[in-house]
Amino acid sequence: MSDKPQHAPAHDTAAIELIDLKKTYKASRKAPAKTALHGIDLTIPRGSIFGLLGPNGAGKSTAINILAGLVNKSSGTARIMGYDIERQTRQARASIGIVPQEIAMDVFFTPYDALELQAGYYGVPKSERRTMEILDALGLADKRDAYVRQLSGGMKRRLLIAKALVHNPPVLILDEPTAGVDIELRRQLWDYVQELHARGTTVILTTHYLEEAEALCDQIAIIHHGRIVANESKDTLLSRMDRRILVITPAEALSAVPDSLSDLDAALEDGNLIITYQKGKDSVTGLMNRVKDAGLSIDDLRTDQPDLEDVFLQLTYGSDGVAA
Ligand SMILES: Nc1ncnc2c1ncn2[C@@H]1O[C@H](COP(=O)(O)OP(=O)(O)OP(=O)(O)O)[C@@H](O)[C@H]1O
Repeated sequence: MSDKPQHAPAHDTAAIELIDLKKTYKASRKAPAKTALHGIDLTIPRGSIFGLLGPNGAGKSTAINILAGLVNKSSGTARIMGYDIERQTRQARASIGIVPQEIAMDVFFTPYDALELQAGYYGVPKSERRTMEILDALGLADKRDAYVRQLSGGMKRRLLIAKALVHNPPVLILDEPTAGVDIELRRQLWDYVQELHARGTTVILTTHYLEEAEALCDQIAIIHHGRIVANESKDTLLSRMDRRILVITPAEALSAVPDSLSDLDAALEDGNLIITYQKGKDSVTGLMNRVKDAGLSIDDLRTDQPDLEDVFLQLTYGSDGVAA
């Protein structure tokens, strides 16, 4: 079979293409059959830092494990850099590096040996190996000969990233890269992810930290109950949220929201009047006038922008705050 990708329009520009991808885990004695992916379509452009978000059990790991060749899809198509994971398995596998969530490593190897072994597994010729360069980039050069069991949790996590990079894959998937790591290490990992991206690697990350997706990702897909419920640029996603919050500190202490403002979505919190409004429907000036008309003078005021967390909750939770 040809090494060249089969023809389809997105191939030249897509790092990952999932077309009507379905996965149903078979029933076992303990559990009924479970459809984790209900035929998802997703194109991840080359050169992006892409966030795959979703609540627990949404299907993120299933999608990643299918790409990694750890889980068999039930139907549909998955391509990595244009290579079909089923028909061009070798090329597809060579195009992707996956940093798993779990730190499960052979503790008797040194970081240097672990990388050399991994390079051997991928068939990287000795002359093309970049073992020291990678260890250096991840701040592990001085630990090259330490036993893995002597490394700190953060160092082990960096070693996992290093292992995923030995074959120089154009696509890197990081599954919850900073879960449970301290802030300093998180920043270091973010810097390194950005550096890899700047060098041309397509980076895909799953994360529970919406702040992480907001800081790093240029495009975001949200998966919920095995379906893609959003897939757009971070900016578009954020601008879709038309809910705004106006926080007013009145000059005089209030004991209740004035009756004349009862038609607004207003509440009193720590002496501040919190008004939630719809951008486009209400204006800050209009609301300030309403507040003044209610006989209040305004001491201070600020508006809060929605963040990714608001968008996420809106898309994955019902308006009553219960998981949809
Ligand atoms: N091997 C399996 N056998 C049966 N069901 C499974 C299996 N793996 C996952 N599932 C189910 O498939 C659904 C999707 O799980 P998946 O692990 O893909 O979600 P996730 O989005 O990665 O969640 P998390 O953020 O918790 O890792 C869940 O309902 C899960 O219980």
